[in-house]
Formats: sequence, C-alpha cells, structure tokens
Amino acid sequence: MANPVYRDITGEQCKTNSYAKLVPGQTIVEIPEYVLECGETLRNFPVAYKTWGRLNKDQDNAFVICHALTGSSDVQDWWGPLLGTGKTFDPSRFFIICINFLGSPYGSCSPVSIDKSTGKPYGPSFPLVTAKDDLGIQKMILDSLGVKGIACVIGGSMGGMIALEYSAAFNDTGYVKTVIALATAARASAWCISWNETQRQCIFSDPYYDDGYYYESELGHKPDSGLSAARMAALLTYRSRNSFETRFGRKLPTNKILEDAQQDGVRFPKNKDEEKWLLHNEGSRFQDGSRDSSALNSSAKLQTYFTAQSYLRYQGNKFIKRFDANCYISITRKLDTHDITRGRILESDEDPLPHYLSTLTSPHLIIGIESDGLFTYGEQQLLGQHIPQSQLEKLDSPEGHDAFLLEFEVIDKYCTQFLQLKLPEYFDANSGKVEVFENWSDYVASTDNGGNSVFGEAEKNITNW
Ligand SMILES: CC(=O)SCCNC(=O)CCNC(=O)[C@H](O)C(C)(C)COP(=O)(O)OP(=O)(O)OC[C@H]1O[C@@H](n2cnc3c(N)ncnc32)[C@H](O)[C@@H]1OP(=O)(O)O
Ligand SMILES: N[C@@H](CCO)C(=O)O
Repeated sequence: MANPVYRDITGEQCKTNSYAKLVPGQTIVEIPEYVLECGETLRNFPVAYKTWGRLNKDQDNAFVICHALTGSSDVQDWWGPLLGTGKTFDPSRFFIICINFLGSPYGSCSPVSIDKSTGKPYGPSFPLVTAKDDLGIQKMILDSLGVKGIACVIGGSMGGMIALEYSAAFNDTGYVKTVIALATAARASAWCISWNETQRQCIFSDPYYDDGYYYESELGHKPDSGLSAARMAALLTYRSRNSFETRFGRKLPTNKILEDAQQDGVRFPKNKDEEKWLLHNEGSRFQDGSRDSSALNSSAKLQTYFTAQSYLRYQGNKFIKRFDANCYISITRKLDTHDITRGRILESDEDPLPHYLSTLTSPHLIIGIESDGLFTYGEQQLLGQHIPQSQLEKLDSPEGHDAFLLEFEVIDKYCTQFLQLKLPEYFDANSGKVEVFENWSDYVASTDNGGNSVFGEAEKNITNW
C-alpha cells in the first residue's frame, strides 16, 4: 500500500501560530481526520515534526524521540549533546524523528491552533487528548514517511509515558525493537496528578484567565500571573530540596538582579504606610503600578527577598514568553489520564500493572533519578522489576527530576551502550542494516538555530550545528 501523503502547511501554520515559529526547521503537515480516545474527531489539523538522518533501505532504522511536557520537536534545543555522530542519536545511522505532541503550542494541534470548522482558535474547547492519541497520530506520520520499523523509541518524563505507549501498542509485533524510558511512569501517580491540579488552579485563579477565552477577551491580558505561578510550582517538583539549598541557600540577589527588577517597573515607597503595603504585596503581579517591588529590600532592615525567589520569578517570566495557558491545562490533563493498562486489561480488584508490564517483550532501558521526587526511583524500579527484558540504571544526580535534561554525559553513555548491545546489526557495517552516512548533515531538517536555544534553556554543551 502506498504511503499516505499529507499536505505541507508549515508556512500557513507559522502565520497563525506564533509558538510554532519558535521551532526552527520543523515541518508541519495537515492530517485529514483522527478519532480521539475521547470520541471526538479532529479534522484537517496540524502535526509538527523534525527529522535528522535518513531511512535505510529496509526502512527500519527510525529512532523516535518523544519530548517532555513543555518541549518541542527541536531535539537539538533540549537534548542537543545526545545528537551527533557516535552519540545516542546518531543521524549517520538512524533516521531520527521527534513529533510534537497534541496540546503543545509548538505546531501540532492544540488550543492555540485554528479550528478550521469555526475559523477561530480551539481555546478551551480543545478536546481532551491522551498519550494514546499521540501514539495513533505519530504512527500516521511515520507511515507517511515510509517507516517500517522503529529501532528505538525514547522519552523522558511525559515523553517516557508516550515511549511506553509505543511499547504497549506494538508489543510482540517487531515494529518497535527497543525502548528507552527515563524518569517516567507507566501511569500517572496521585502525586503527579495533584501537582498538575495545583498548577491548573494557579491558572484558573488568575482573573485574566476568563474561562480560557483570554485570547479574545476585552480585558486584553493573558493569565500570565497564573501561568507563571504554575511554572514556579512545577519547577519545585523538577528539582530537589538539596539542589535548591546548595544553589541558593539564604543568598541575597545581586545588584544586577535588583537593577533588572527596577527596570521592570518597581515603585519605591513614598511613606511608611506605603512601604508596609508594598512589602506585603512584594512579588504580586496585580500590585498597582508595579510588577515587582524587590528593590525595597535594598533599604529594608529585614531581608525578605532571596535568590531562590528571584530564580523562580525569573523562570516564571521566561516561561510565559514561550507557553500558552490553555495548552498547559491541556497537556497536564493529558498527563493525568496516562495509564498504559487502560483499555488493555480487564478491570479487576488486583493491581493490573505488574502483570501487564510482565507481558512487554521488547528490551527496555529504564533510567531513574535517585533524587526525583516527581517520578520517583521506586516507579522506575517497578518498571525494571516487571518488564522481562529490562535494564535499570540509576542517575545519582542531585538535580531531581530535571536531571534527565541536564546529565547528558551519563545518559549518553547508558543509551549508547544499551543500543550497541541490543541492536548490534545497526552498528555492524556488514549487516546491511546500516549505511553510515558521512554527509548525514545533508539530511537534517534544519541546522539553522545558530547553536542558540530558542527557549534559553539547557544551554550547557549544546551541539553547535
Ligand atoms: C520547547 C522547547 O524545546 S523548550 C527547550 C527545552 N526545554 C524543555 O524541553 C523542558 C524545559 N526546560 C527545563 O525544564 C529546564 O529549563 C532545563 C532542565 C532544560 C534547564 O533549565 P535552565 O532554566 O536552563 O537552567 P537553570 O535552572 O539553571 O536556570 C538558568 C537561568 O536562570 C537564571 N537564574 C539563575 N539563578 C537566578 C537567580 N537567583 N535569579 C534570577 N535568575 C536566575 C540564569 O541567569 C539562567 O537564565 P537564562 O535561562 O536566561 O540563561
Ligand atoms: N523540565 C521539563 C519537566 C517535565 O518533565 C519540562 O518542562 O518539560
């Protein structure tokens, strides 16, 4: 059967979705129709992806990378040091692809996309989407590109959830040869769900949220305060207590940070009463005429503004420039629904997960982080104990959950060793599976981000293309 051909709508989408423009060199195609797990049908909707390298003659050297909660298809932006000849994502031997998942603002269908049936953004009427939907849509993209087999599917955190969905959906078919899952879970925990709820409530409580119709609201503002607070709360779950203590302790912001805050519209108190009022509301975005009165502390006798706070506020501000509140709600709800046993095992009084995991047949590499308080090492052990052909590795990083985006060297080492062990044919020049493409960079969808992270994140050791 011929591969389906989808219309390239990259240019069109970049005109209507400003977030999609943040991702250099991705392709956006239009899928005619997909019936979601919730029963709704998406029609004529965009899906964004980026590729590196090319298919081998058997068309089975695909390396599928699933991004995390706020990531995009731009792997070189957030996992850049793992990409390159001799690295985990070796475009000289694999056809590497990362497909932006549903609900994310970076190009695939989400609340910021235009619903072609109304001509308006989906906004809060965007349907509930799940990791299973991502899997179904990603398979359509892979088919359209001629992929007949996946050498490896990898993902961290929410990306790991989708990688496990691949494992479950194609179990025993030979389509997915190996799986690498980092800092993830086979189902969202009560702890994860609760943090997501807290973050959504931050957004809901912003008066500018306007039931999700802020983009057309007469109030003329987005719920920046709520989204920023949500990111701050999330960040605390992405790092560890120890990393904050070591990094910030009770340190005070430098003059530079205070100067930046002043430029951001800080108001100085005119009298004693105003000083008390300003101090009380310090950090509130709704404070009249001021977004941040941190400069107060330069004269205050009692310090109330610490580096830990300036870090969180900085991160919150950075995030609202690159993310949309309705998308944040959509993707956290998606995360909550994740459970690989759903629809695959009969309801019973017993916990179905251990048994279900024991039926997965592909070799899995599970990488957990000891200091991860969000997707605990215990959850990785559960995967490692029950998936028959699995290898469990532990990162001793103090960085908490985000270590999967920070500890490039050790992750690259575990992954390359696993791939060479489990996929020897892709490393053997005589196997016919691999043609080492000397000029693989000709097959990079785009090399033009100048080595700069679009999002100002993960700057360390970014591969400069
Ligand atoms: C769509 C995409 O592709 S997004 C890009 C990839 N990102 C993802 O996929 C996930 C999102 N990213 C993350 O979760 C994280 O940002 C990570 C794990 C990748 C790295 O985090 P970073 O934010 O780069 O690192 P870190 O926590 O060290 O923060 C550094 C920033 O905080 C600033 N900062 C540090 N301390 C302070 C402080 N006390 N006060 C104010 N600012 C501070 C630094 O100046 C730096 O600013 P910059 O980002 O403008 O350079
Ligand atoms: N830092 C990651 C954490 C979620 O895994 C993100 O923002 O996507």
